[in-house]
Amino acid sequence: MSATTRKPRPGEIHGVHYYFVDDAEFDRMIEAGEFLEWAEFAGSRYGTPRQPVLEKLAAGVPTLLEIDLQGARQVREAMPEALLVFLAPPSWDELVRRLVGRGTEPPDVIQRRLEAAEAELAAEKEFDVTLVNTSVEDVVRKLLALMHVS
Ligand SMILES: Nc1nc2c(ncn2[C@@H]2O[C@H](COP(=O)(O)OP(=O)(O)O)[C@@H](O)[C@H]2O)c(=O)[nH]1
Ligand SMILES: Nc1ncnc2c1ncn2[C@@H]1O[C@H](COP(=O)(O)OP(=O)(O)O)[C@@H](O)[C@H]1O
Repeated sequence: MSATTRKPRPGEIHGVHYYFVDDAEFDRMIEAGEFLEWAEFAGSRYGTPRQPVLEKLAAGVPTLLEIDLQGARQVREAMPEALLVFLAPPSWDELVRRLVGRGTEPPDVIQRRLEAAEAELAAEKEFDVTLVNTSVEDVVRKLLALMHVS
């Protein structure tokens, strides 16, 4: 599970959806070398704690990180054997519709997320595989197949 400095959305729970931390705690985790990777995305910081990932991999457990482009680049450096999967929207209009439709971000954050999405779409070719996010069930099935979990 990732740590983030983003504020929880309604219904999001500390320790379930994210470890919601403040800037000082995130700084401490960076200093202590606790992150496998971390990045700033649309005004908040997000990072993957290293230890739980290493423990899972050592135990042979298929391990999925849901991270942004900057994080994917760091993982590629640190773990060249990782499979990088690009989760693409069915279309630009559908991406905008979903993000705006969620109704959880103010306009300035929506703007920053759309700019990030544009940059990420331009980097799709860096990834090993692309999955188009049509239906959740469909994309989850394909993702589990890539992870050799059925
Ligand atoms: N590098 C990195 N990116 C992350 C991490 N956790 C989440 N993200 C990415 O940060 C972005 C925003 O995540 P979030 O605020 O939860 O928004 P949501 O994915 O739209 O619900 C998405 O692109 C996530 O994939 C992490 O631990 N590291
Ligand atoms: N396959 C899908 N079908 C319909 N809505 C989706 C699908 N995937 C994501 N969404 C919705 O789109 C919005 C943004 O999706 P999310 O995965 O959080 O995007 P991102 O991580 O790029 O910000 C959310 O409200 C989410 O529920």
